[in-house]
Amino acid sequence: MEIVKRRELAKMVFQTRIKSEIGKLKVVLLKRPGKEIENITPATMHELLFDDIPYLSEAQREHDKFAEVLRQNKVKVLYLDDLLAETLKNKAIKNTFLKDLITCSGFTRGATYDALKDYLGNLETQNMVSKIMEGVRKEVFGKTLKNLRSFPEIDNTPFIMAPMPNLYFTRDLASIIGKGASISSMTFKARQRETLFIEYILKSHPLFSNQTIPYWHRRDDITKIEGGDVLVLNNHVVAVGISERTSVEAIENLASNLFKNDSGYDTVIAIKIPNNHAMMHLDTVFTMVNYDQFTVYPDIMQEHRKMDIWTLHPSSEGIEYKKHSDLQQVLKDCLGLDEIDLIYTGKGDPVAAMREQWNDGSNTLTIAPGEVVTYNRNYVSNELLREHGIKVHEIPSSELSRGRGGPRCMSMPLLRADL
Ligand SMILES: NC(=O)NCCC[C@H](N)C(=O)O
Repeated sequence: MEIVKRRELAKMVFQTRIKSEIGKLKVVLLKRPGKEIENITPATMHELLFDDIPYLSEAQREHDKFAEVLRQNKVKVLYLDDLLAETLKNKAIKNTFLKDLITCSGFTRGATYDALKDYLGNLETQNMVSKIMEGVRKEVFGKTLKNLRSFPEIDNTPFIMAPMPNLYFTRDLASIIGKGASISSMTFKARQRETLFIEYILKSHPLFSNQTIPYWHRRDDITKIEGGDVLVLNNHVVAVGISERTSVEAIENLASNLFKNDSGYDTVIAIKIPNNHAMMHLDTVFTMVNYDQFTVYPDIMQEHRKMDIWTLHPSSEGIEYKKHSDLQQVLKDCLGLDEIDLIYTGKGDPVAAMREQWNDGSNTLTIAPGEVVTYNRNYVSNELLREHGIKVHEIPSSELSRGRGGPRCMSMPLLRADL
């Protein structure tokens, strides 16, 4: 794993800046799968939002290949756990962080709170970060911790603090929009603590030094929004999924924050998608791969390729809403283009489409206009992307895909070249 050297970091201080989904990717945030993956059990996998248990060493090999492909394409790869550990080197910040984390884990005070604070606070910082991510077992406290939860009749799970196996899907923690950020308010308990990490990094890591404008902050708004639902199409248009994880109220609140904060964003396209685990975010069924080209999973469309879509614009009364049903037409109008090329997952074969969407065949990470990273297992959709002129870098995917996310989900772009 690459450790970013301090001196190198100092030279790199930049303002986060994402003005499209496709501009040349310069800096990205990843999380290499760690021991947290091995702390998924058959009993907990569904509440932890997994459908299977990945084989860790193979998942790491695949993830390292992903990072290598990015580096070969001149992308600076940063790691979430390294940045968090660097942020927490400051003792006061570490102390506040631990209070927040333990509270978010459900312990507001008392013996368990004290024991966790003491145990984690006494670990070396990088080790503490790993322990927090992988979960803390009850056994580390032996018989010293007296609380009701220690009785097996109340709770027979081995963990006092649950693991966070979804961390390798860094996309969902926040979305950089223009020069600002939307720090997600996650729907499921399994993922709610993850956003604390990015909150602390953006606020206090020397690389970012609190420069990122908060268009959304997990502490200020309880409506639900996740990064996988947010697509920054250009310097004034954002698409957001109405999904299992992002509510219409959150979309309205985000739109009004963008419109009133001089963000440059004047259009939000709200796209309704089905509510199920394989399609939990907009980017599992729709991604932008070039100025005028998008991947789409055909089953999100109704008869005659109709969909439920709304555009939101600022108006003197607040927000103006318009209802639409034709995705292609909405994209043409909002992006000012004459043609839009929709590239359908599975190349017209309904079985290949379902199979490949399940393994994130629609979920591409665009690293430059017309150039994407995808999972190798989705060979039908990859072939179609190539037929449409897209340059495709394939990465191995037998274990990573078991978490139900692909290359876009596994990456949080922090800096892209403007178009
Ligand atoms: N953007 C994404 O679609 N991320 C994939 C998240 C998968 C994870 N197991 C979850 O259910 O949250």
